[in-house]
Order: sequence, then C-alpha cells, then structure tokens
Amino acid sequence: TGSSRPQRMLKAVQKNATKGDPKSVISAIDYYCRHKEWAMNVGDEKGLILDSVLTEVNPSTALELGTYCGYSTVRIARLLSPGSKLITIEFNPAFAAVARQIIAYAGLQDKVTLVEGPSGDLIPKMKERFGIKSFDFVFLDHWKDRYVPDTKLLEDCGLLRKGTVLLADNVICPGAPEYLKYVRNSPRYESQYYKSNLEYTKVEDGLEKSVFLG
Ligand SMILES: O=C(CSCCNC(=O)c1cc(-c2ccc(F)cc2)cc(O)c1O)c1ccc(O)c(O)c1
Ligand SMILES: [Mg+2]
Repeated sequence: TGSSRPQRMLKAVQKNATKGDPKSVISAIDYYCRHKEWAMNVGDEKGLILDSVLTEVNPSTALELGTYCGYSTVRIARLLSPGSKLITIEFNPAFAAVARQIIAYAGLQDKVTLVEGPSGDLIPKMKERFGIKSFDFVFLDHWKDRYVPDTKLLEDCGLLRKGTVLLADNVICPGAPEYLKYVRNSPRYESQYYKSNLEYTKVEDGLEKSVFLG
C-alpha cells in the first residue's frame, strides 16, 4: 500500500527542514500543505494568532487536544519558556507516530509529552499521571463535537484555574457551534473571536479565545 498524507508530510520535513530548527519545520509543512497537498494543520495564518496568544499567556503548563502531525505542537513548544511543559493528546495512533517524529525533528521532544488515546479518558488522569495541578493554556483542535464535553471535563477535574486561557481552532469551519454557545453564554468565561481563514484557503474560519474566570 502507498504512503499516507501524514507520512508524505514527514518526508517533506525530513527533506526540506533543518534538524533542531522548529521554524524550518513549520515552514516546510506550510509550504508542502499550501503548494502540494492540503492538510488540517492550524496553518500559518491562524498560527500567527496562536503565537500571539501564547506569547501573551506564557504558560508553564499547556494542553493540546488533537495533535494530528504535530504542527501546532511544534508552534506551541517552540515558544515555551525553559522548564515549561506541553501535553498533547492524539486519538489516532498513525497520526501520533508521525507527530512524534516531527516533534523530535524539531528538537522539542523534551518539552512535549504526547499521549495516545481518547481525550475523554485521559483528561481525568492528568493529575495522577503527570502531576498537573492545573493548565495555564489549552488548545482545542480535535473532534469538534468533543470541545464542549472536554471543556466541562477539564472544569470538573479542577484542571482550569482563574485565568486559564482556552483557544479553540475551527469554530467556523468545520465549526463548533455548541462550543461557541457554551463559552459565550457562560458567566464563567470571557470570550473573544479572532477572525481568520481555514488553513491554506480563502474560506473563513477563526479561533475563539476564552478566559476561565473561576
Ligand atoms: O485528532 C483527533 C480527531 S481528527 C482531527 C480533528 N480536526 C479536524 O477534524 C479538522 C478538520 C478540518 C477540516 C477538514 C475538512 C474540511 F473541508 C475543512 C476543514 C480543519 C481542521 O483545522 C481540523 O482540526 C482526536 C484527538 C483526540 C481525541 O480524544 C479524539 O477523539 C480525536
Ligand atoms: Mg484544526
């Protein structure tokens, strides 16, 4: 059988990026997905918004839901201060296998813990398994119908603290309408929409930033 899209993306990184240089890994993926083969990375345009929110929050502990090939994992980990940690959850083992190699190629494996499995099962284990008190930052980019249940789970497990920032991808395309309703109508969140475009396209999409008020 032939290669998969994630495997072809990994090949493009190995061919065009410099080992240990996260910026070149990000550029290699963006070039490949813009000019060769579209893929569901947050991408360069929404990536700039992710970068700016991250720099503002400067999290010591961060969580990503939905690793895919590790593009946003690399974008986040490259901006973390020394000693800060990113935990990323991926449901699909084939995606996780490629992501591990892309994260390692960028030289960021010491800052990232990639956990394979369903987020709904893993979130309640965060405290006991990884000694997490609470997360400073959460990037939601997995199944769009998991955004609400997993946000509620993070609340119920005491993994959010006053000021934790949630940043959700794809709130317009493919869309997360229930999530927008949830965070925009809840008195426990202060939300803001960042209008952008679906990765590598002219289709509208955006990121929703929500601050947990405790
Ligand atoms: O990673 C997963 C599931 S797949 C990735 C989700 N992401 C998307 O589906 C996604 C899709 C599109 C898109 C696709 C086709 C279009 F025509 C337009 C847009 C764009 C994106 O930016 C996306 O992020 C997972 C992780 C943990 C779990 O616990 C679990 O249950 C699942
Ligand atoms: Mg996405």
